[in-house]
Amino acid sequence: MTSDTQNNRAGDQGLFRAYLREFLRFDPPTIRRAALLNIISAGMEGAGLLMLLPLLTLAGVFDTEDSSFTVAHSLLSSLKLNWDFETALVFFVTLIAVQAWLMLLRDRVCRSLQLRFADHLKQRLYDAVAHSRWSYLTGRHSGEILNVLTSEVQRIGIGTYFLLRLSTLSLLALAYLSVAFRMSPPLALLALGTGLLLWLLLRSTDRASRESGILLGQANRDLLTRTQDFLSALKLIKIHGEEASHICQFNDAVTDVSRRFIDFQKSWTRAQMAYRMGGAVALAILSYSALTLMALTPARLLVMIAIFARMLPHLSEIAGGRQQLLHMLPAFSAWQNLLAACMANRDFPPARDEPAPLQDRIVLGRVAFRHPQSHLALTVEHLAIPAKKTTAIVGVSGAGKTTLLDLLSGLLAPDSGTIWVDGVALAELPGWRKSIAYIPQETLIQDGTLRDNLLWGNAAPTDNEIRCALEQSALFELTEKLTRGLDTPIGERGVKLSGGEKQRLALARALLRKPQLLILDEATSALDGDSHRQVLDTVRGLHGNMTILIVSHRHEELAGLIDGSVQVADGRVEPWRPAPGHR
Ligand SMILES: Nc1ncnc2c1ncn2[C@@H]1O[C@H](COP(=O)(O)OP(=O)(O)OP(=O)(O)O)[C@@H](O)[C@H]1O
Repeated sequence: MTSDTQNNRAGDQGLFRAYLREFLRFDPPTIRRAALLNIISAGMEGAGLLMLLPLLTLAGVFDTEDSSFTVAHSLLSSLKLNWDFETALVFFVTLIAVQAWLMLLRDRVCRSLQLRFADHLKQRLYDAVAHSRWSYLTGRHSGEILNVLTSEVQRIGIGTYFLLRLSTLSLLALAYLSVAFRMSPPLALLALGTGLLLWLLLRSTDRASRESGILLGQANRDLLTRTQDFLSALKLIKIHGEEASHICQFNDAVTDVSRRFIDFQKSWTRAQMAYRMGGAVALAILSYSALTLMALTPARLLVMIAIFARMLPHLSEIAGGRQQLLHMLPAFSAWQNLLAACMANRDFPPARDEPAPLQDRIVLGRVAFRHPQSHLALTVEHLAIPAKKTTAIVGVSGAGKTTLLDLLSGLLAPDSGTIWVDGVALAELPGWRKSIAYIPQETLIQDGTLRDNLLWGNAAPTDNEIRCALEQSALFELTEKLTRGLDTPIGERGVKLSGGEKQRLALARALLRKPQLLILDEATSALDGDSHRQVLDTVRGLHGNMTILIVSHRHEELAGLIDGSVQVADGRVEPWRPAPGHR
């Protein structure tokens, strides 16, 4: 065995143990119930086989005093029934009906376990992603996260189905083997040895299963990231007439996923075929040995053949299930790695319900921050932003303005230095983000109605508050003109609204939060003169009610609106300066 193979096996075993731990911790009472149902149904299957002979004897098919059957005989006799052929048949049907009912219960419990476990993995990861640091999340493609949350977790769910199936099949095989041992220990040992030999021979498929699991994960990720990029750039793709090349790339990605899947199916069906063929040969050898070398009675031989004929398909299913588990382990590894990375990059504690007030000022002292792999380091020696004033953040493109805003909002944590809000360090202020409303250049509009968008992120505002926010953001007239008013659908990403309407909707939503700090990051850059002025008029109307930070390239239009400004140049942040005419 090469050291590579040994390492892979050790890796698989470690991964499998981690997966099993995760599964066993998930819902121990239901897992125990599934295990109990499994054990009882396997026990009944064994009992059914053990009673086959006495029943046939009682029915007059055989005449045997074989000691192996005395247990079953005495059990049947203790039922104090008048055993004839008809009673034997009724007994058999009842036994199978009870067993079928138990299997139904077991399958329901197992299916529900499988689905709920997959949901649990999704929810854990979603929670971890939601609480990860922004700086970490910006380094990952959302398609990659989506792939783990959907395809990979689905594959883990399928693997879990096979795990549960494997435990059922293993218990059944154990039940068959124990009956076989009772009939003929040497023959049972021979069967066990043949099964182990087959299993060892077919272990060579392990590597193929694992590798095809890895490749399928990569192909799925590629498909999802491409699809996401395509959908987000759809407008541009259509304007540039690039549909054909994107269709081609998509088709390649889809074909790649299918090919990976078919590759695994091929190796799986090949192994299944080898097992069945090996099983048939084993059955022939066993029957031959039983008849010639071990001189088994016809009664025993019949039971042994019945046992092996039922056990061999189970063995091939066990081997197939094992392959499916190996194929699934890379998906679990992807889930585990993403979860671990998110946990290692855990954000501040989640925001509490109460927003933090801002009455005096925000101060940054000796703050330094650098994005991973970025050439630019943001440095702030000392900056004090007064509360309830409107401040412009100015600087050329790439100077670091958005980075400064992200530090102020707590989205990014400084590498060194401290940010204080009214004298409290930001890291000690979990309610801070509840106090902020942020409007970026590319505002986020949800698919749904105007009302849905206004309510998004806001706890049940009153009709009066909604009307007030709409008036403040110059959107009230528009909603009055619409026949369905606030219940008008605005399409995915607000495609049925103009750019100006979208920004004003974002502004109204921001105002409903009643923020202490309102941040407008190039929120008006893409707007025409009128829309731009309307938004600025709203900001003017808010002056003195809250602290406002505004980044805009149209500095001249900010005159008369701002109380002061902060210059950012090449990552260096200058102190706050009052605007001409202000103190
Ligand atoms: N997530 C990120 N990862 C790595 N580098 C980043 C990231 N975000 C920004 N940067 C880098 O930091 C620098 C400052 O970016 P920032 O967005 O703060 O500039 P800006 O002044 O807001 O620019 P603009 O006016 O063009 O929006 C950029 O040069 C960019 O390369």
